[in-house]
Amino acid sequence: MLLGVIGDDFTGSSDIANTLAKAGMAVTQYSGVPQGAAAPSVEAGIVALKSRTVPVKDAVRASLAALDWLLAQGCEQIVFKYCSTFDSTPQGNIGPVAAALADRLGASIVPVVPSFPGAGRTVYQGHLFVKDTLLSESGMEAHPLTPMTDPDIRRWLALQLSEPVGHVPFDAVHGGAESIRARMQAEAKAGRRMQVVDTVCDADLMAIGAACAGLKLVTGGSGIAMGLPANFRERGKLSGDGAAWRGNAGPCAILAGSSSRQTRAQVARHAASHPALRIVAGDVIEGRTTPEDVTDWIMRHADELPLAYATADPETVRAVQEEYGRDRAASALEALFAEVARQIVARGVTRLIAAGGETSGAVVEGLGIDALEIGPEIAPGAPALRAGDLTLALKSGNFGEDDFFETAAGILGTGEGEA
Ligand SMILES: Nc1ncnc2c1ncn2[C@@H]1O[C@H](COP(=O)(O)OP(=O)(O)OP(=O)(O)O)[C@@H](O)[C@H]1O
Ligand SMILES: O=C(O)[C@@H](O)C(=O)CO
Repeated sequence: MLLGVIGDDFTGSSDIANTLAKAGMAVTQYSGVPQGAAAPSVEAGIVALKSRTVPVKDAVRASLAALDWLLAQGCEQIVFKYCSTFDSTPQGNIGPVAAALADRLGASIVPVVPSFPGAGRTVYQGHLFVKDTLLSESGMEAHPLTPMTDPDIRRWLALQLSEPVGHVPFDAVHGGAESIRARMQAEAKAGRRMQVVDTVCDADLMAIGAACAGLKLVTGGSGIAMGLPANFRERGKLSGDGAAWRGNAGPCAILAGSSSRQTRAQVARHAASHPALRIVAGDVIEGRTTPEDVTDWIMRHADELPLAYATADPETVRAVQEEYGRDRAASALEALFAEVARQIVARGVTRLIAAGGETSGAVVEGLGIDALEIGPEIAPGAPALRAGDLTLALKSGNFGEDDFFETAAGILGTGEGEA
């Protein structure tokens, strides 16, 4: 294994797996830290954690355990993958995890590159934009778990750290790999190893990737992975073998636990022409809606692409959180989706689509999936996946076009992405 990735959630991990697979690496995504050794053919291994919103010390502990495993597999470079909208709170977890990894690796330069221009996320003058709006006006300011109320990533990251945060500004990035490298070294010399890097387009990511050759630790969204495989290819280290991937016939179901803006649009679109079951959070918490209820409903509609969703508007989510507490609401919904996933797969569902990072993490854990093969891309950041006899799509809350669910169901069935 050449490149090791530590992903802070499941959909984010399949996002970067997709980028690395597209760039020609042999990629496997693991659910948590594997017990044994990786297959020798794996060039990029992704350890998908569920560490984005757990307490800081748990996130650090899990990330260091992932690091130890990846280093034991021979990884030369580590990527810490977090969300392209930098999902975190003022306490963490991005800063403390990055600092712990950097300490363990002895990294003196730690690029911080959340940008993912393909999904509309760019960073300019240290500020993160989602398309043409600042992060803090993009809808992310109302995120149920990690409301992003400040678009200045330098300032947000500094709240999470007890060390200064540096910046590699756009003029340095525009100058290409050498100029980026020079600025990174200057920042490090000034005592700033954590360095937010401006990035407005994919060409910037390729230059940043080249500048990161040989660095022990790189952090960011999946965009940072675009330029990294070339460093290994140049040294003749990649096999170039693409993995074969096939789709599944059989019933397909959709579980949406995300209330992000794009998932809301996808749920509305899908529900207009397919069976859709609205799951009310309070009913789940108080035991009025059980996994068996949802499973029975899905299986009754198994041939019609049924959707079961907890997706709600921000006011509804806020009211539920005020009444029951944020964590109680989240864990009740996640436990429900995990159990429903287990039951519907046991009853014959062969294609499963999950919307939301936490939700997908719960689903994968509920199904006891250890490793995922990466298939064709469904949408930027969302590949088709296979685990044993099941094909899956795990979608980040804000990813995918409005018709994502139908598109995903098609690709999970045929095994072929769009040309
Ligand atoms: N109707 C609701 N009431 C209360 N909480 C909700 C409701 N719908 C979703 N949530 C909570 O919001 C959180 C959404 O997390 P999840 O990661 O699945 O989606 P997301 O944040 O939109 O996706 P991503 O992390 O990929 O951006 C979950 O913890 C879920 O339990
Ligand atoms: O980086 C992204 O935007 C996604 O992979 C993700 O992690 C969203 O939760």
